[in-house]
Amino acid sequence: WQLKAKSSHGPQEPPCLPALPLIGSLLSLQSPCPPHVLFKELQKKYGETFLMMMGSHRVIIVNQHAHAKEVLLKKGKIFAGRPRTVTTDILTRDGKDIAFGDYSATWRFHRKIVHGALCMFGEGSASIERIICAEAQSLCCSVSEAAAVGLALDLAPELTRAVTNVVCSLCFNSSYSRGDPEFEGMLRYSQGIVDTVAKDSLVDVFPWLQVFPNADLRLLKHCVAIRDKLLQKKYDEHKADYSDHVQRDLLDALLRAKRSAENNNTADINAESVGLSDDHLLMTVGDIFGAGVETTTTVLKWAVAYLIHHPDVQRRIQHELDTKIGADRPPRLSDRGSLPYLEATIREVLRIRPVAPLLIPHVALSDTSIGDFRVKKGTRVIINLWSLHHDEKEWNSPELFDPDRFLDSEGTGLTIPSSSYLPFGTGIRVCLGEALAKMELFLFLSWILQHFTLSVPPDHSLPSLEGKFGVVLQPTKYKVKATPRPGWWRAKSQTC
Ligand code: HEM
Repeated sequence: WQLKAKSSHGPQEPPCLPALPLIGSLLSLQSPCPPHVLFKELQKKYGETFLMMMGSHRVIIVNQHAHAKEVLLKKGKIFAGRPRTVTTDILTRDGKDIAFGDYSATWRFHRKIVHGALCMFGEGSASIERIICAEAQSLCCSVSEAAAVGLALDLAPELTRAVTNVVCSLCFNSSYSRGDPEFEGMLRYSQGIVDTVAKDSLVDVFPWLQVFPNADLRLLKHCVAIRDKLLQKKYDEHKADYSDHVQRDLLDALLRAKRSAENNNTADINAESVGLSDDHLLMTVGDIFGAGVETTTTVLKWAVAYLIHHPDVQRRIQHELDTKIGADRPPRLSDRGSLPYLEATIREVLRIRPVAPLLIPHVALSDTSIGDFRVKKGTRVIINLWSLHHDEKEWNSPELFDPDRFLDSEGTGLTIPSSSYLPFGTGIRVCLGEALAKMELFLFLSWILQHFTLSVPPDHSLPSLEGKFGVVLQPTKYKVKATPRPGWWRAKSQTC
């Protein structure tokens, strides 16, 4: 009967959570669990793809990979929209960035320029390797100072500094030393933004609530104002000594693209049609900071937490490092191919604790469908990566941390054992920094593990693996004991 109904009436509405006027499905979402875990639970009752109402917005939750790929790849262009929300509009001057900007000619042009610039300063050149290694070296020196006096260490601030400096070098050709007031200010405002933006807070669901005093919105506006002042300063400095002949960094590349669009030199596009304003350039750089720092730092923090829980995994990576690299030189990007177990461990960390468990919401730009379900134009679509990465049909014991699942049967080559694995998304909106992030994860972790063994400090408990959900899924604070490894002393003379 169902089949008959489908063929006579076309695609069906997805099953919908109970919804009331005005508040929508809010009552079904009351739960102590974070949203990605709740959505995974709700699929038992409503099916893998279901609909809910957030205020007046229709939101489809996708919990399985075939539908996820249909949204992201097969119908990527149709689902390439982003929702406008109160908090992201404040952050991005009404969507003039890449991550939260809606799909348009301007957006496409921006993504193309930034992608090109990232390739030039990232994958395509040795300079990014030099930048990351310099930060890895500085990180190892700081850790070794603390280790020498037997301190229990919170690695988070040093990891954040290292990753922020990589992004600073990339965007502005500059970096910060520890304690720099500008840098400390940047950390403070970043935290304020992370704490307040895009958390599906009530004002994003019910925009009219903005008329009431709201402490989160006040904090967000304050932090964005500080960020904008800093970005404007860097932008003015770059404009002042810009030359068409030298491209020092991403900001130069953006300026050059803007100028050439204004002079109508670009073959396929002109400034009028793409509207490449100063705001767009500033927000794009803000995006790279926003999307590039918190994510990568968080993965590093998860990796260290899991390595402390699994000393056997740590020993196996160190054995691989000792046999393939030794202690006389630090790891290089060209070693990636010969360290499969480390790469498999990084993949497993990205699977078991995806930092963006719900990706960024997508929006259907026209009436369409997902599988047999009808999707109306304007519907928001949330891909629940958490469900994909913990799907029992796709992964053996998904809750188990097991890097071996990413190695082939000989244990020497890398594989991806299920298509239910999308830590960086895929398609038109795939993460722009995937290649950069992978380089950073590899170099930072290999440097750290070549030099130190990480464990729980005496009188401390193991890090919690549960996580705290905000813009990204973060581990709660924990401390580590870093023991210098034999051989580190030989390498030390070359590093600190
Ligand atoms: C391990 C670190 C990272 C992870 C796991 C990660 C993951 C993701 C994910 C899941 C998305 C959303 C895809 C979607 O909505 O379909 C995304 C978007 C994005 N990421 Fe990353 N990311 C990481 C690091 C970075 C870095 C280092 C940069 C910058 C250089 C970056 C820049 C972006 C941008 C600009 C977007 C928006 C793309 C768009 O909307 O078109 N990310 N990332």
